[in-house]
Amino acid sequence: MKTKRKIGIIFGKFYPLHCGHIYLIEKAIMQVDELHVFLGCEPARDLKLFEASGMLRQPQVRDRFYWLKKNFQHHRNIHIHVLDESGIAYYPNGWQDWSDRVKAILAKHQVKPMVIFTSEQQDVANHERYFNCSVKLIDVNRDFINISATKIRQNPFQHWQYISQVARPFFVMKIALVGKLNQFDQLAMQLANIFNTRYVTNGYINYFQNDHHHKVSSTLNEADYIRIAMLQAQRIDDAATCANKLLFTAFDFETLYHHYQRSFRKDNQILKELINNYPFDLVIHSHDFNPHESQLAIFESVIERIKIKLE
Ligand SMILES: NC(=O)c1ccc[n+]([C@@H]2O[C@H](COP(=O)([O-])OP(=O)(O)OC[C@H]3O[C@@H](n4cnc5c(N)ncnc54)[C@H](O)[C@@H]3O)[C@@H](O)[C@H]2O)c1
Repeated sequence: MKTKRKIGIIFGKFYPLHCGHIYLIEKAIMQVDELHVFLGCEPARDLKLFEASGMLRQPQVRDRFYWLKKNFQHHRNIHIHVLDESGIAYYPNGWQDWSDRVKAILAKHQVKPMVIFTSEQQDVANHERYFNCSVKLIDVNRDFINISATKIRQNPFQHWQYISQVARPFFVMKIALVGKLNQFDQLAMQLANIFNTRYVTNGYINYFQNDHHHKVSSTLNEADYIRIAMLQAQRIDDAATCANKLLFTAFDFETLYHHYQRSFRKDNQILKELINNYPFDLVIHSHDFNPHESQLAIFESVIERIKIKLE
């Protein structure tokens, strides 16, 4: 057993990871040699929390694990463990079973904790009782970073500044304006400007203009389609890392796939996967509008739709 090193533990759902959690963990690691962070998950409870939330999609355990891993990658002495809480009575009822499950993980890693860090005063007595170690309270009143994951789940956009940088791309609302190429491309750019965020260039147009000057749309082969899609996926990922709540583009994978099917009269698994893996939260088609509608009317109507989504 590793007994000499001072070992601390922290529990949480990190649903999602926010600056208050980060403060707790960064402050804890200053006081120990090694910190073990337990990511508590329970599928039915987590789904229920999602259903009651204002989040557009449900963060999975792998997302929450990744946020913790990535956020603390510069600390070699922080270890993240997934704690499956299935079958245990929900907090605050299952302390015996729950602490046994934690202890099993600690034993597997030959870890003997000396201190538990938390901001939950009401848990101190049970932590001391079930883990037989000291408890350090950090910012019980949450004066320094006044946020909770519950508040963020209710409305991620309202509390954007508290969501961890690494978790933000997950919450970015992706908006595609699809249709008359140049008109909607211009609109996507204008909207990104207004909402102070990122625009992702239309990968289809871009392919001819920048990536492959010699190509014209009629000479695209199957590999070109895959390349366009992959380049677009990469650009979306890059833009999402620094987008401010929203991300605009005039391109969606669904439309590219329809073009592909029309040209080659078959399915394509890669394009299908990209459609599933890059869902847009709002897709606005030019055919949603009356062809005689003015540019200004379309502009105003799109802004209204986005405002509703942001509320
Ligand atoms: N079944 C049981 O008996 C039992 C008992 C205890 C704990 N648990 C589990 O432990 C986990 C605890 O999750 P949670 O909801 O407390 O996690 P959480 O993700 O909301 O918070 C994680 C930690 O960060 C702290 N924190 C949150 N906001 C903060 C802020 N603004 N500033 C500073 N610190 C802040 C919390 O006090 C907590 O210590 C859950 O998975 C729960 O099921 C279960």
